[in-house]
Formats: sequence, structure tokens, C-alpha cells
Amino acid sequence: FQFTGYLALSSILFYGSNLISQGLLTYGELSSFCLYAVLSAGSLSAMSGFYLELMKGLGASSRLFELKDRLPRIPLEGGIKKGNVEKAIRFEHVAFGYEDRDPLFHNISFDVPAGKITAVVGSSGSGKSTIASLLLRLYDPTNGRILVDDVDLKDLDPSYWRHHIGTVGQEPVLFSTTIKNNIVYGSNEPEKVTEADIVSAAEKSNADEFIMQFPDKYDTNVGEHGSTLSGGQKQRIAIARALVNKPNILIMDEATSALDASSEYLVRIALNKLLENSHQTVMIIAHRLSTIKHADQIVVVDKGSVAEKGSYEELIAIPDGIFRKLVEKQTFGFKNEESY
Ligand SMILES: Nc1ncnc2c1ncn2[C@@H]1O[C@H](COP(=O)(O)OP(=O)(O)OP(=O)(O)O)[C@@H](O)[C@H]1O
Repeated sequence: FQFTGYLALSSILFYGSNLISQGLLTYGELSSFCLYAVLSAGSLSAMSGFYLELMKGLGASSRLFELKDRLPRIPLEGGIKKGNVEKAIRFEHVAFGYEDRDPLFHNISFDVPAGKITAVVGSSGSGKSTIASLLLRLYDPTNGRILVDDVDLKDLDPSYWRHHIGTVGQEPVLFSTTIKNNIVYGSNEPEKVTEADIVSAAEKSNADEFIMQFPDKYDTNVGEHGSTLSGGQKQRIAIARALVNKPNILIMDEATSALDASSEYLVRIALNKLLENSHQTVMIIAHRLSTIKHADQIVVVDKGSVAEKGSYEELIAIPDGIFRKLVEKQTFGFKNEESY
């Protein structure tokens, strides 16, 4: 493009000087023409860039509008909004399968007692995360029901229900904004969250200490997807985000599985500290079985149903138990893989 520009300019100068020598053009007219030619060329080249950006914008916005027009399978609102949801949750003969897939569960039944810690374990793909999705009512069971304080989850207002739940996923999603905003994002009423609420949530999740070491403290920008933080730091901010709402129910989906050993240790300390002082109903979807020794109840999911239920000590004592084999596999590595 630059070469063509130079070529055009030299042609203009050549023909322009010919016209000047014939008295058909003045020097002033030639220099004005050159100046305008350069300015117009610059504007035209900028327009091609603008056109590209415009096309990109149109493509992105059409995808956004498509997303906006999509209707959720489960409506966001409508149904019972009842007092404080704080009693037990019950999975009653729940059957479920994803669309176009074989059925995943044929009979899942267990209680999640209020104010206690329930851990759900099982081999990879057994459906642990799906249990959390069903509890969040992202899907409805094909059979059976989930009861919350003796009310069918299908009859509760979904948004109202979800406001009672704090979730910490396997891979936390952080936004390119400050730590403070990322924590407040978890609140149902962001305008009511005070500085003290933010700090208290960060202290509970063991995040306050590393946040205070940053020059901008809670105003530090975490970058795109939290790129300026380590995995463990992101996870602890995600835990603070789940806590800022003071939820009655906390779901932690394998909060430590995506971390290396030292980050996992820090997150585990945060979780243990949190659980020790917790009066919430907690469901941990766990892979690292060492994290759930203190759980009040462990539910082992296998082949579409609940295979075992009990405390860590009770389950580990079953000689050929599934839980025992899972623990052995994690403790002694892959030597015992064939046994499960
Ligand atoms: N949205 C989905 N659509 C279709 N199938 C899905 C979907 N989510 C999960 N599955 C399938 O359901 C099964 C159970 O998945 P799920 O994530 O619940 O298992 P998991 O026990 O949590 O596994 P892991 O421990 O490996 O995370 C898997 O076979 C998975 O491929």
C-alpha cells in the first residue's frame, strides 16, 4: 500500500511539473493537490480498517442477540417464594439423563441435612457435577423429585431458590475488573454490600492476606479471566464471591481439582476454616478424598444410584467398599486401579 502511495505521488509530481511548465497549473495548486491527496488516501485507508471493525462488531452483536433471544428450558421466575430456605434437601428416587445420551441416574436417593456437610464422591463421569446441576435446577429430573423443606424444587421460584445458594466451581470465572467487583458480583443486592462485607468474605476464604500485599489491594485489576492471579488465588476469590451473599446453602464442585499441590493446600486450608465455622448446609462434590474427612456424611454415587452412604470412618471400614477402593486408589496411585 505504501509503495502504491509513493508511486501515485511521484506520478502526480511528474505530471504536475509538466502542467506547471505549460503554465496550466501554479505551484500553490500543485502543493494543495498533493496535500489533499495524502489526506484523502489516509482517510480511505482508515476507512478500510473501520469497515473490518464494523463487520467484526456486527458478527459479535448478532451472536449476542441470538443469545438474548434464547429461552431457558427452565423459566427464570415463577413459583413459590417461601421464607428462609434452611431445612433439609432430599433427593427422592431421582432419575435423569442428558438429551441424546443414555440415562445417567436411575435411582438417586439421599438427604442433605440442614447445617451439615455432605460430600458426594464417585469415579469420574459418575454424575457428581450433575447432582449439583440438578440441585441448582439447571435441569429437571426425568423421574422422582428433589424436595427442599418438603417442597418440590419444581414448585419453587428458580431465581429465589438460586439466591439462597453459593457455588464454587472447578474453574472460577473472574472478570477483567477489580478484586472488589469480582467479589461483589456474587451478591444478589450489590448496592447493599459494604467494604466490611467484602473484607469479611475474603478473610473467611483466606484471600485477604494475599490481596493486602498488592499495591492496590482490593482495587487491583485481575486482568482478563483473572490472568494476573495464580490458580489458588482465583479459587479463593471465587470462594469469597460465594460467601459475600451469606448463602444458606453452599455447593463446592471439586474446588481443588484444577490446582497444583501447594495451591491446593492453601485452598484446602481456606475450605477447612470455612467449614469449621459454618452453620450452612454444604454440599461438596469431591475428587480429592482427603478434603472430606470432616464431612458429616459421604454419599457414593456409582452406576446411576447411591451405592454407599455414611461417615468417612464407616465407609472406609467396608472391606470391599467402593469408597475404600477410591481412597486406596488415591493413596497408593494407579497400582490399585484395576481393583475399581
Ligand atoms: N451438559 C451435558 N450434556 C450432555 N452430557 C453431559 C453434560 N454434562 C455432563 N455430561 C455427561 O454426563 C456424565 C456425568 O458428567 P458429570 O460431569 O456429572 O460427572 P462427574 O462425576 O462430575 O465427572 P468428573 O469427576 O470427571 O468431573 C458424563 O458422561 C458427561 O459426559
